[in-house]
Parts: sequence; structure tokens; C-alpha cells
Amino acid sequence: MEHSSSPQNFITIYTKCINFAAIKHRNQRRLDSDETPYINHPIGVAYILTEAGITDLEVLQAAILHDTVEDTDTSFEEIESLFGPTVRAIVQEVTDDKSLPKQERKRLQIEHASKKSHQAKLVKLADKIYNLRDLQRCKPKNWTNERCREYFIWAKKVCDNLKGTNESLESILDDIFRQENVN
Ligand SMILES: Nc1nc2c(ncn2[C@@H]2O[C@H](COP(=O)(O)OP(=O)(O)O)[C@@H](OP(=O)(O)OP(=O)(O)O)[C@H]2O)c(=O)[nH]1
Ligand SMILES: [Mn+2]
Repeated sequence: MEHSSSPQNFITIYTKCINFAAIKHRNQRRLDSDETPYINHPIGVAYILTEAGITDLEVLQAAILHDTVEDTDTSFEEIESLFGPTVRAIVQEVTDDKSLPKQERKRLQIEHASKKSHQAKLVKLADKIYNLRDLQRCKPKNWTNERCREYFIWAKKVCDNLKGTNESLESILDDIFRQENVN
């Protein structure tokens, strides 16, 4: 999408994304016992990226929008018409096909990670950092210790195939996996 890089436009475009995602996720909660509003997750994913020095607006937009199609009634067409073809493409790359069995979806994340675009890899790395930190903070309702452990082990396999994308994000992940003795 054509946009100037002036701070005014950047903030206007970014805020439009946050507002859209907040409306779409408004009835959703995280799985923690506090039932944290779901929107905390996409905002936190974008924040992880800005803290790592990433200023690519399309990446930050896609981070905010990354779970709208997977987890709400949002369509890719809607994303494209509001935010343009590049943001749509990144969101599409990080969206799991929920019609597939879970095991297959998880396997495909490992298999496809290395083939993603640079922009999509950044969103995937930050998504994993957020979710792994969240698991370190507290166990989701109904998750056993074993399920948490399996998530760490699976996430490591996905992240191994995203290597060479961003040093800062990858060093955060290295620390998390080291803390959890996943190797
Ligand atoms: N750690 C944690 N995760 C929570 C919580 N609430 C919701 N989630 C979401 O749960 C997903 C991970 O749970 P799984 O059982 O492995 O996956 P599934 O939802 O796709 O079946 C993540 O989806 P995702 O963001 O699409 O990422 P991905 O894991 O599928 O890559 C994560 O955002 C929570 O309180 N803690
Ligand atoms: Mn996510």
C-alpha cells in the first residue's frame, strides 16, 4: 500500500490495525486463569518486534493482525482491502489452516518455517517468544505440565527452522530454551 513514512501516517496506519484487531478479538480471552483479553497477545507480539529494533510498518501491522483470520471471522480479503496486499500476504503466511488436524498443523509449521518470507519469519519468531514467555509466566487452564513441555519442544523445532532471520529475537529464544533445558 502506498504510504509516506511520516510519523503521522505511520501512527495512523498502525492505530487502524490495533483498533481493527481489538474489535475482532473483543470477545476472546487468553487461556490463563485470569482470562487476560486476547488482544494483549497481538499487541505484545508487535511490541517484542519494536523492542528488537524492527521498524518495518508492514511487519508491525501483520503482527497486530496475525491471529485475526485464524481465530476470528476475519477474511484475507478484508485484511487486503483495509491494509493492502503485502500485509495480507504476511498474515496469510502465518495463519494455520484450522481445517487440518492439529498434529498436521503443528508438523507443517516445522516443515514450512524455513520457506517463509523474511517479514513472516519475524512475526513467527515474536509470536513464539510471546507464547513461550506466557507459558513461563503461568500454565494455561487445562494444560498439563507435559503439554507445556511438549509446546516448548515443538516451538524449538519451529524456531530452529527460522534461524538467520534476526539476532536479537533469536538470542531471546536461545535464552528461553536454555532456561527450560530444551535442546
Ligand atoms: N502460552 C499460552 N498460549 C495461549 C494462551 N491463550 C491462548 N494461547 C494460544 O494457544 C496457542 C497454542 O496452543 P496449542 O494448543 O499449541 O495450539 P492451537 O490453539 O493451535 O490448537 C497459541 O496460538 P498461536 O498464537 O496461533 O501460536 P502457535 O502456538 O499456534 O504458533 C497461543 O497464542 C495462554 O494463556 N498461554
Ligand atoms: Mn499468535
